[in-house]
Amino acid sequence: MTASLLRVAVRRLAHAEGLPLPSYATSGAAGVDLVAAIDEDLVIPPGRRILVPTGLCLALPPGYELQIRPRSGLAYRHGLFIPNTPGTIDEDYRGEIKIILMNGGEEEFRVVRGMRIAQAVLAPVSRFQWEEKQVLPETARSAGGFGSTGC
Ligand SMILES: O=c1ccn([C@H]2C[C@H](O)[C@@H](COP(=O)(O)OP(=O)(O)OP(=O)(O)O)O2)c(=O)[nH]1
Ligand SMILES: [Mg+2]
Repeated sequence: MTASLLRVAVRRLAHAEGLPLPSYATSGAAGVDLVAAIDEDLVIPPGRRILVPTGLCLALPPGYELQIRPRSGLAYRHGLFIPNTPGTIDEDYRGEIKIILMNGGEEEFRVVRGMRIAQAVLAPVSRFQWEEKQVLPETARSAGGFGSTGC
């Protein structure tokens, strides 16, 4: 059914040569797995973060963003997370996609070339314009929040 899929223009930078383009791991996967386009291993000490290049530049379809999300296996097994998740790749961004990886585990974590470090989900964007008012429509919740309905 690839004929019905949206097409995303991708440019592979030199350091991504030989690496696979991000792909869906299963037929129903929501995200494609992004791999580290590094020549030498990168080590993340506990509590530290690094920027991992993917070697990919994109042109997203109009009206879409790409969300960068962590992989649960890495989060569970190694405490690895992405502090800006979901990372936002703007439709008009043409630079290299990079992933902020943070080590929240107790051991150092080694990133090797080709490792699947994150996943990317294509999502439609709803843009809006402000309509400024003096009074807003009333609701039962009103200004209640932050646990106002109980635990
Ligand atoms: O995990 C990420 C998040 C963002 N970006 C790139 C694509 C995105 O379009 C651009 C800007 O991201 P964002 O708007 O989140 O960052 P900012 O701090 O607001 O930077 P800017 O002022 O450039 O918008 O950086 C990445 O490569 N990886
Ligand atoms: Mg921004």
